[in-house]
Amino acid sequence: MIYITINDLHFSYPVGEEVIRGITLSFGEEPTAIIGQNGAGKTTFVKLLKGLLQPSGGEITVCGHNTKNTTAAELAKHIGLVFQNPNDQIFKNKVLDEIMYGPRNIGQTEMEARENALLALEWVGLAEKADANPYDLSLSERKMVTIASIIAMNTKIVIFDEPTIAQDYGGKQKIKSIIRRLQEKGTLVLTIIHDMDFVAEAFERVIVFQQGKVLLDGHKKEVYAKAALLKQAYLEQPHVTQLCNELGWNDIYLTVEEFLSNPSIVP
Ligand SMILES: Nc1ncnc2c1ncn2[C@@H]1O[C@H](COP(=O)(O)OP(=O)(O)OP(=O)(O)O)[C@@H](O)[C@H]1O
Repeated sequence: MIYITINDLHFSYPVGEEVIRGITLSFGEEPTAIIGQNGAGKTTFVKLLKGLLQPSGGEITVCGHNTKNTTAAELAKHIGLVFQNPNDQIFKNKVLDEIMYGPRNIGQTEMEARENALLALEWVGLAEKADANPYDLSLSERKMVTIASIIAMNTKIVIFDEPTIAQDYGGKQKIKSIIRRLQEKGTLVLTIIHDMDFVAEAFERVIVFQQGKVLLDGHKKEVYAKAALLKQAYLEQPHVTQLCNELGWNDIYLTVEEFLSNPSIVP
């Protein structure tokens, strides 16, 4: 099933050069990471998907809706965005109210919204904090609150902007399992991210943006094999892959688990 189609997308801010310069892509259910150096156009791209910006040229269709003829409020029923900084997203003074706000806004009844919010709180491991003030929580927990508020909306598409920032190992593992659960539910998960190790562990498809264009697009194994092109885009391979290169291995290994599966490694 295809959730998003993008045809020859162009975008310019009122001042400055074109930022998105002819992108054609489609997205099914495969968890997908969008990577690229600062200023490559990633945030602008997801704002276009969310209908927060309108294309200067080309078309975007999200769950059958052309973003040109659809309000951002209508698109919010299909596509949720977890902001990079939770402080930009949170505005209620009680966790449960914060998480119920999005679901209520897209038409869920009070009861549905409460049920979905409580379930989402369990997903993110904050079931005990429903009555807390979000600003009494740690930054990492506040990020989980913002993730829960998008999960509770039950949209077909969830976009994360830098989900692993301010997360320790435990937080990253939790986010990984949330991504997996969303995928199992048939949700398309897209992320903008600079953490290559996390991409290697949690995503399947990787798209590399460079100066508003798609430089690479494919399975993570294919994309991370292209060391020279990644370097050209000022990106690194995952650390394990770099180590394998240094060891002179020919195969591409992306994660510690894959590394340890190599028969030449004796634990
Ligand atoms: N509101 C704006 N007005 C004008 N130019 C902008 C605006 N927002 C972003 N830009 C410019 O658009 C280009 C792409 O920015 P964008 O934030 O989409 O890139 P990015 O890949 O998300 O970068 P980062 O990894 O730093 O978040 C940059 O040159 C940026 O300076």
